[in-house]
Amino acid sequence: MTATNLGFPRIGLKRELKSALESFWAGKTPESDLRATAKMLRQRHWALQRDAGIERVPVNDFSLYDHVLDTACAVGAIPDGYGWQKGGPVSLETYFTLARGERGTAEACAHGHAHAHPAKGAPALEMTKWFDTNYHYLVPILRRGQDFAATGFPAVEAYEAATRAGFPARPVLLGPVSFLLLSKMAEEGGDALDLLPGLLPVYAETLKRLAAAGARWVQMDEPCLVLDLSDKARRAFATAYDTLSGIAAPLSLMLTTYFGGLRENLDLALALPVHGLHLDLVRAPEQLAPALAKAPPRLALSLGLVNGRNVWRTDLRAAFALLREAASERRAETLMVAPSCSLLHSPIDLEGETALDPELRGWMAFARQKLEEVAILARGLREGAPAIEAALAESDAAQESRRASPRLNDPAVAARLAAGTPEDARRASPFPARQAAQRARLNLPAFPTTTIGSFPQTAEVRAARAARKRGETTQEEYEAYLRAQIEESVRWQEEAGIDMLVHGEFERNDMVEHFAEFLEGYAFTRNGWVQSYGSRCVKPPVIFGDVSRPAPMTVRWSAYAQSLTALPMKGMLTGPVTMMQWAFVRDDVPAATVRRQLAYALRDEVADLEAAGIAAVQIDEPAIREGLPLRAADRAAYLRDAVECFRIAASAVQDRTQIHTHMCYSEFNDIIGSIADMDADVISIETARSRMELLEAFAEFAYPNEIGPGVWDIHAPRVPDAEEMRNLLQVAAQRIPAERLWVNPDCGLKTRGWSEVRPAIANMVAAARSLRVRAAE
Ligand SMILES: Nc1nc2c(c(=O)[nH]1)N[C@@H](CNc1ccc(C(=O)N[C@@H](CCC(=O)N[C@@H](CCC(=O)N[C@@H](CCC(=O)O)C(=O)O)C(=O)O)C(=O)O)cc1)CN2
Ligand code: MET
Ligand SMILES: [Zn+2]
Repeated sequence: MTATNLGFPRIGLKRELKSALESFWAGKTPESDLRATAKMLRQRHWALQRDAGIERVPVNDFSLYDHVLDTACAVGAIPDGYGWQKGGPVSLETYFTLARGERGTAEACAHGHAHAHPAKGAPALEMTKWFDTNYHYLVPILRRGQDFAATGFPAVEAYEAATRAGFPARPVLLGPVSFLLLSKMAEEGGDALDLLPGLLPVYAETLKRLAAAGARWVQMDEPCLVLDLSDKARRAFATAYDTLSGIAAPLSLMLTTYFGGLRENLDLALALPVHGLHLDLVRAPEQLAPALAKAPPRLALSLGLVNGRNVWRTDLRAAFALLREAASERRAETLMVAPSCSLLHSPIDLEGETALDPELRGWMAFARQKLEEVAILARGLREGAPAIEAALAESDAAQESRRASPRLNDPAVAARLAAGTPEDARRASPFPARQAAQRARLNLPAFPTTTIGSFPQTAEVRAARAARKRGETTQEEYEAYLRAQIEESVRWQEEAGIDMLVHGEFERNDMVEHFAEFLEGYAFTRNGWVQSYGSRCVKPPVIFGDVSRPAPMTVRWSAYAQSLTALPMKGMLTGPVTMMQWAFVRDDVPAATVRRQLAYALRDEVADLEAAGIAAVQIDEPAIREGLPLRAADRAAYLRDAVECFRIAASAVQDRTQIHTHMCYSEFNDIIGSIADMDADVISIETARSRMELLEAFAEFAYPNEIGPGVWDIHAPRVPDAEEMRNLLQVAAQRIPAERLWVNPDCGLKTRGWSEVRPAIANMVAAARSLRVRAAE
């Protein structure tokens, strides 16, 4: 019976990795400093895990940018054009070029970090969401006939480093089948699974070296086992583990699944000749019984009993009951306790959260506390329940305090939801009538230009907010600064020739956290940073109770911005689906209830914006796709409810008020019907990098409302010229009737610098104008 962990956050309690990366990228510090910080963090985190009671710490879970990219580099899956010499090691330059694209001359971005403007050059690999999390991984690009060869053995190095430092360790590898399933083929119609035979020898060699170095267990992450699998994928699992399992005796493989239940893949997993299986018993507790009934007696079972995705304390008595159920049917030596998934998605330590209300704090656990819970459970099984009775009683008390707390429930919120009717989710008129009313009111040109909301969050803007937070400036001073920023941005937009303006979101720390700060039912952490991608982090707010909006949130800033101009000013909100998806959400009521509470809170904000004279309101829902259940069977119910919540937020307004929505990072092909059901008057989407590919889905579906396909890929530091954007718009116009097209970037501009935004927006307006001229001819 061992206490184990599947992975630890890399960024550091004070985001030390972020600082080290950004300083290295800016050319301010050498590679050796970055490596030293990485080493320090690894050592610190191993010690922290050991001190929490973890008996074998995970190694090779650390990454300088992303673990999927690390895997691609380790197996030599590197496309041409990134400066890698076949057979050689992968330089840091190649690695970061794959992650961030080729950099030319350094130039300051919004944060004041170096960025560059290569006119052309190797683009960054595509980034996409890691399952249903807000973490992004880099998508490896593989070719037909691709060969693989180890470029090094980072897992072996990490194992040796941990061993030298005195930490018993378990190396983590992203398993070969999930690696292939998460990759993309360069050629259309190619299937990455065909490359398995060439990939397995690299894994075999790695395992042999790990065994030689003394490793006894290797954690093989195969999260794709919780997805709907094709027969071919199922066969790939069989081939892979038939090949790998005996290769390096006495090495044992822990097949690790998470983010859901195995369901019909349980038999497949149990038939693989591995030595252990990790189950996510937080997302899928119901899989314990069948797993116990079917697992061969010698198979080790790793029970993921502590939630790696949320911040609530584990109900240790309930978890211990599950563990005892397992122990009653199996020998304790075959059992391990672990978090449900890697703790990558958890904040690091609750200890420093001294500003958090003590009652709320008593209900919570971050990575370090979660590992202590794992250790307690393991100890209970080893030494018997009395040995951990004090901890169980403390856990009971925390659970009871939370259950009984009057702060969770607001009768007015319950009453509001109960009084809701289907009418709440319906606009007064169908789209054509609304479109006519909006056109009459807004009087926009053809191909109207707009942006997605945020302008650069410069070092100066962040410093002004930080100074206010530390109490070094007054609220009046901070607001005067914001007003000046808004005024400057309005004047600039007018001069640039933008048709529908935004205020720029200068007052927002984050599009989710900012709104949460105005809403009841939320709490905030000081250091609860979670990696989103590379050096970028988010601090998800915690929804602990019923959500309501005591007062307007954005009306003052939007009305102020509108007062500066005769052009229409678009109000800017984050929608209910995204507000929930990007928060840590209470687990004592159904998620759908929380989402609906958010929908009504936002509905009131939309109505107040309309009353303040705002003619267009954008309700961002970039997380709608990410929240899609991993299994097709669960999707329809989610989509129905998510769409309804968006519509509740959007539908309180008159026909003449234009509702926009925005989505990025989205694949829509499988959910286009639901996107259409949202019935936003205008939707802006990310399409630049894929050269409008996404619009095919809209065209095929005959999507009826207005669309702004992004013409500027804002995730790269490159400034496209007017010609390029005009070409993209012409591609768009072949798929969508021109009179329904808007012109805008892919997403908000908060991560870009003004030196990129100014020329790119000028080019965008020029592209729109040139099409107007053509249309008029
Ligand atoms: N929640 C969320 N998820 C999202 C997105 C998003 O915008 N929000 N966008 C997509 C892409 N993901 C992204 C995630 C993070 C960032 C990002 O820029 N994050 C910032 C932090 C944003 C933030 O909370 N900023 C705060 C705190 C800033 C800060 O670091 N302050 C310093 C002090 C700064 C100073 O003195 O100058 C400190 O606290 O130490 C603020 O502006 O107020 C970062 O990593 O740098 C961008 C995109 C998908 N998921
Ligand atoms: C991740 S979607 C971002 C939308 C938001 N309105 C912005 O412009 O930043
Ligand atoms: Zn976006």
